[in-house]
Amino acid sequence: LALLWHDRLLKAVRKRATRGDPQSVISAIDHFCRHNEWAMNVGDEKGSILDSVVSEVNPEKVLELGTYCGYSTVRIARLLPPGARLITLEFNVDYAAIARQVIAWAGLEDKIQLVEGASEDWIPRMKEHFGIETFDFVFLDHWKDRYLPDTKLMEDCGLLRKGTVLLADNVICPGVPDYLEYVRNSLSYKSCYFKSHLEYTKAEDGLEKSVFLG
Ligand SMILES: C[C@H](C[C@H]1O[C@@H](n2cnc3c(N)ncnc32)[C@H](O)[C@@H]1O)NC(=O)c1cc(-c2ccc(F)cc2)cc(O)c1O
Ligand SMILES: [Mg+2]
Repeated sequence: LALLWHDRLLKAVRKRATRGDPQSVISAIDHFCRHNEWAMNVGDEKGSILDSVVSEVNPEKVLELGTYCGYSTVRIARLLPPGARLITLEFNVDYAAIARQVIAWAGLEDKIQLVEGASEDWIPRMKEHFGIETFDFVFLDHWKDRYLPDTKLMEDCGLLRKGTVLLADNVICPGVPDYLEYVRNSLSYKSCYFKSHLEYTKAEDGLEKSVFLG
């Protein structure tokens, strides 16, 4: 059933969005999720906070944990300067297949590398497999109990540099208490909270922005 639903999402994108126009893909997904069927995309409200942080950082090297249908992948990639690269990890093959088509419709394939696999398996391989030394910006939006272990793993793999910005979705709903406690109390991070709402609802949620201090 989930696959059928995602096919309907893709049809809505193809019907409403203009190929090669990322903004129209974003609007089509938001319209579908608000008026047809809710989905766990970061959404338009938190999405505009994501946009402002990405624009401020203007990153060359981006990592996204949890692609899902590719909505935030497109939101981020559309703002990247020429030559910048986004690597996004998704371990659910069905979601990855949907995301590839959403990314293609937006015309952003050449900025995005979608890797099918688990973050814990791929984070240690970023250097040797992708030639990435450090990331400038990381968007955390995968299983909420993976935010903290994967952040520690990125530290241990030397993938964070002085000034790297981590932006975490869902810090209130579903919530990531252990991650929040860590980034807010660690001397290695400067953290701040952007209050918002759970995508397409009135429930509170928010994004936590944490700058790695090295
Ligand atoms: C976790 C999901 C997002 C995706 O992440 C992939 N994934 C996972 N762990 C890994 C990994 N370790 N490596 C690679 N990919 C990985 C998965 O397959 C999903 O496609 N996101 C959520 O569950 C999520 C849930 C809600 C939500 C809020 C209120 C409710 F009542 C119900 C749901 C809101 C959100 O905004 C979310 O983001
Ligand atoms: Mg999320």
